[in-house]
Amino acid sequence: MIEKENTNPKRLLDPSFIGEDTGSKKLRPNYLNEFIGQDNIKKKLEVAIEAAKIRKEAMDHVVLAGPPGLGKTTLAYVISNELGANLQITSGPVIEKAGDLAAILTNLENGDVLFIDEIHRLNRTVEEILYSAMEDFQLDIVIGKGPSARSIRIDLQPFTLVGATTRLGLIAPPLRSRFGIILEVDFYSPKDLNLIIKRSAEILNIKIKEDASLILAQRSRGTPRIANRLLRRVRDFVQVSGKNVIETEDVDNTMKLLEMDEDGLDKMDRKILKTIIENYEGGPVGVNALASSIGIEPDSISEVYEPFLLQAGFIIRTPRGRVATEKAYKKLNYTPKSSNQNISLWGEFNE
Ligand SMILES: Nc1ncnc2c1ncn2[C@@H]1O[C@H](COP(=O)(O)OP(=O)(O)OP(=O)(O)O)[C@@H](O)[C@H]1O
Ligand SMILES: [Mg+2]
Repeated sequence: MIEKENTNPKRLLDPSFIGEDTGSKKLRPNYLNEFIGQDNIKKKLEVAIEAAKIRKEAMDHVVLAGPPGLGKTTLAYVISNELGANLQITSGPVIEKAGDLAAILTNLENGDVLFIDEIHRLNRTVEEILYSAMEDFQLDIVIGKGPSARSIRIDLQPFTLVGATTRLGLIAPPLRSRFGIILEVDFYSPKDLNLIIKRSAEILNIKIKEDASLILAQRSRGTPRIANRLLRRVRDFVQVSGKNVIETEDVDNTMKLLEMDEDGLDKMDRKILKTIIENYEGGPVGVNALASSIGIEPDSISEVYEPFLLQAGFIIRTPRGRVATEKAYKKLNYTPKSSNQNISLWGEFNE
């Protein structure tokens, strides 16, 4: 029987669940100098923004790619704030018809930033409208049907498209090639997360000891959204017990309550690793088989859980599927598979 457990998208550690973020807009950095980490991205943006300002032109189109909760939407706000431009926000699945996008584009003013979240989920006919809009700031629309159909061209105001995606590989090449700047947002180091937590604590008006903040940072799966969410949970915990400073034991107790371990893995992460090890002898296992064994959607494995498990070295991806690493075996107290595991993987790559 397929076990349906913990599939609630509101899972505390699910970096793709943003419900709680909406109430804490104040934690979101507004300008580049408040945005912590991702130095490479900041440098590239700084140059692009400066150049656009000097030329008094719209900035190059940007695509921001990376796992949920790492700051893509935040960067879209930062870009528009730095440019002093209006920001229009929409998302791929919301734009159903070409006409919907045409309406959005014709309403843009000179220099506006248009943010399309989940841009890999635009449908084909809508996407094609974007090509000439991005390239020449022109809209080619066909009016009417059959022999009387005619194509008209509408000039648009120069604008900057900022697209965000959790799946860069799913953006079709013609669209991808029209972005001047492709930025891949990466997981944050504990050091950067520590700074983010301290900044958020200050905004939330709670004190946190340095060692407590560091532990929290280590358990936040490299993800600011999770760091902020955990901080708020620990804050609840501390304030309920009548204190006003977060100490390491408060972090520990909260983590225990949330069934999170010292690597930031929760029940679902451990279940994924356990399933690979127990049901598939450590893998390789395809994402669909794995998802159905666990009873969750394949997409939530590949978009929500897997990126961190890969980054933290608990699984690796091979052409034939996911493989649990020695680190995963040790974590769950299984005896690691023989050391020729790696050798057989190379075999697969060469096939
Ligand atoms: N570099 C950063 N410095 C400080 N806080 C950050 C940073 N990046 C993200 N955050 C915080 O993390 C939260 C989540 O970021 P954001 O909503 O931008 O993620 P996202 O990449 O758009 O996620 P999704 O793919 O789910 O849309 C923000 O509300 C913000 O408070
Ligand atoms: Mg977002």
